[in-house]
Amino acid sequence: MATKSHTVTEVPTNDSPTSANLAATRSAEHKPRLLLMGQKRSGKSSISNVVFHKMAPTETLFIEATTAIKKEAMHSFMEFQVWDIPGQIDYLEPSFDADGIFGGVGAMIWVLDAQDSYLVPILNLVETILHLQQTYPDIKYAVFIHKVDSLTDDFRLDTIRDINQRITDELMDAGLENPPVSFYPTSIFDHSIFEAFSKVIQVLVPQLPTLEALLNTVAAGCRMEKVYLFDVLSKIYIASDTSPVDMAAYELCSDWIDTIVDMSEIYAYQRESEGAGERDGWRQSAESTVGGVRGSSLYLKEINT
Ligand SMILES: Nc1nc2c(ncn2[C@@H]2O[C@H](COP(=O)(O)OP(=O)(O)OP(=O)(O)O)[C@@H](O)[C@H]2O)c(=O)[nH]1
Repeated sequence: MATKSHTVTEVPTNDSPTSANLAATRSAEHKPRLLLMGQKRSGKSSISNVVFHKMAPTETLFIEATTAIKKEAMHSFMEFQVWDIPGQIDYLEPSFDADGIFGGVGAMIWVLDAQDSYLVPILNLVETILHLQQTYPDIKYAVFIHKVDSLTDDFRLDTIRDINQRITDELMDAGLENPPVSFYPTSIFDHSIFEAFSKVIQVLVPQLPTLEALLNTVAAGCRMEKVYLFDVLSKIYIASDTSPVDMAAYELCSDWIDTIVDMSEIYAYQRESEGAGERDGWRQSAESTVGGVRGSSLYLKEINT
């Protein structure tokens, strides 16, 4: 696992996008960008808060509507930004500085509330993709079919299939062959949101094939069933070896990271670095092995970048 930190800034939406606000921040915005978009109340801020700020899912009930574009700068193996775009912004309006928002975007996550009527949001999404494809053909799209926890098992599968089919059909009817869209059923009440976010982030990691090859070597060399490279705070995994992802193993690792981080905060001590010339430096890095957890053994090693 790897440590990271993040910072948050806000841009009021009532400012013109050509205003000093955007101009001032633009120089620092060459990092790959990930947009969170969707209808009002679809769950964008909840996702951002649960994944990046460890907010308890039940606390999201009290989140107020977002009125400003919220920017999170993530510092990890790679640096990237997550922008939460308020549902009420009309970004297709001609006066809107689209380049300030969409230029440099690596991936867009469209959050679709699966427990609400989704026909209009689907049309909005399709319109947005078609509009952006002309100018920014490299953007990848991920649809989070969100709040699936509130659907019954049967209804959930039907809903996921229906949404997937409608969006794909609409895009193909509009002439977009092989639309660059992937679909993820998500909920903030389980690990699905972390798993989905991991997959989207991985699209932005240029070193992914190298990392996967290295993790394959670790898995083979240490006879490990599955190896993940996690971001500690968000519990997003940046890469894993190329064997199929096992959701149960991912959840186990994710819960174990939580436990270790909590215990480290209480009991960790500072160790003097053993490296020559680093005697004055201090190094903190967690390491843990545990056996017999649902028939598995877990090994965790923190890497500081
Ligand atoms: N059942 C369920 N409710 C969720 C989930 N995610 C978010 N919610 C709820 O959805 C409501 C709206 O969430 P927000 O995060 O404020 O939505 P938003 O998209 O940021 O809304 P705007 O700021 O208006 O754009 C809140 O009451 C959340 O508790 C989920 O996975 N399942």
